[in-house]
Amino acid sequence: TEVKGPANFPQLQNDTFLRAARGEETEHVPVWCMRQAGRYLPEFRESRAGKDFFETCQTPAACCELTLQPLRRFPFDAAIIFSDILVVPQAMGMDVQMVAGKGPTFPEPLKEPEDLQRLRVKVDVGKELGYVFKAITLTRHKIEGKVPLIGFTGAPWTLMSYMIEGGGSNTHSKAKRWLYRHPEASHMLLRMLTDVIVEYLLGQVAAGAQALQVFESHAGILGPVEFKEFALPYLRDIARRVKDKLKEAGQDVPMIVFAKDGHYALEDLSQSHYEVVGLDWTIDPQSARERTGGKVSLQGNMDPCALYAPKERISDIVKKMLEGFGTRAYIANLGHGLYPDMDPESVGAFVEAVHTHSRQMIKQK
Ligand SMILES: Cc1c2[nH]c(c1CCC(=O)O)Cc1[nH]c(c(CCC(=O)O)c1C)Cc1[nH]c(c(CCC(=O)O)c1C)Cc1[nH]c(c(C)c1CCC(=O)O)C2
Repeated sequence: TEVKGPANFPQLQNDTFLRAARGEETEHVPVWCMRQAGRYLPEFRESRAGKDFFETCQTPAACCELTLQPLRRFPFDAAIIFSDILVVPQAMGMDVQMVAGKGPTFPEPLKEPEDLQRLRVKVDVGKELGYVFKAITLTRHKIEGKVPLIGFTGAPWTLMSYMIEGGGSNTHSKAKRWLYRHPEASHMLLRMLTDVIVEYLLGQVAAGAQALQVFESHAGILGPVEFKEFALPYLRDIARRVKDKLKEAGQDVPMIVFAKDGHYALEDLSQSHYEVVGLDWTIDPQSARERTGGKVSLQGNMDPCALYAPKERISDIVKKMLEGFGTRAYIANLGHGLYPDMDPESVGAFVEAVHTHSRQMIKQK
């Protein structure tokens, strides 16, 4: 079979997500869900059954199929490539396994600054992560222009915390110990990650990604002071460098920053060269608008657990959320990813409520 390259992609038919990211008028508020390709879908569980998680990530055809599955069920306005943030530490030379019932696990996490020597000095991103680029190119063709395809990465601090903790953690005390005890080694690691991430994101755009989301999932474990020193500068550096390079090539790809539980940093995040700031559910929509002063588009932020409510209730919650954010410069989403026990029908109700209510609100303007 013919393998198509990253050119001559099908014409985009639904650009509401991209227009909303740029703050332009739309006919309805665009909507997608974090983890929309996930275990809440029976067809996802069937495709993934008996297969190693990271092997699946390394198989472009499987990534493509998993990315497309939610689009067959729901009229989402964007797709996000199936992959994982932990492919970046793997590319830097670390072993990461997905252990059932436990989540991602590093058999040999970084313990002391000397361990940085175990990481590849110069990462050949095209070689180590070329499988992600192939998955993006294939998916962008197979999506047939229905909706834009989002690429993504973990942010430096979030990846650093995984590389030191070796997996999930409540306190993240091993990783935070580095910040307080080894600040210079911490900055060195964060810089190394930033360099790889910049190349990785540019590679994703070259492969066909039409927007980029940076996941700072562990922002909430830091306070404002530590965030300003160890997270924000790198988030800004990533956006600045990616945008400068894209500009040289005459390209313009909206970027989203999602700092989970980083409400204390909202003002700073809205002035960090990202077009869109993603929000978790702990921030009230109206105050998020006020605090970001119309500088950026906002994305979020319904509590994923609201999907456990009956359909009519979901519709009411969505309506309030839309009234809080307004319909302009807004992308509806959940405040974090979908959980495996969620009912696909509730996800459908969420998407429909966003489209129906927002169409009505926009017409009445
Ligand atoms: C922290 C993080 C990870 N991975 C990711 C983050 C950032 C977002 C967040 O804050 O949740 C990002 C991610 N991971 C996955 C996607 C795919 C795209 C999508 O959102 O649909 C995305 C965007 C697939 C996945 N990544 C994972 C799954 C589920 C496991 C599977 O399919 O076997 C999926 C669909 C595994 C994963 N990978 C990771 C965790 C914590 C887990 C869950 C482990 C568990 O619950 O057992 C690390």
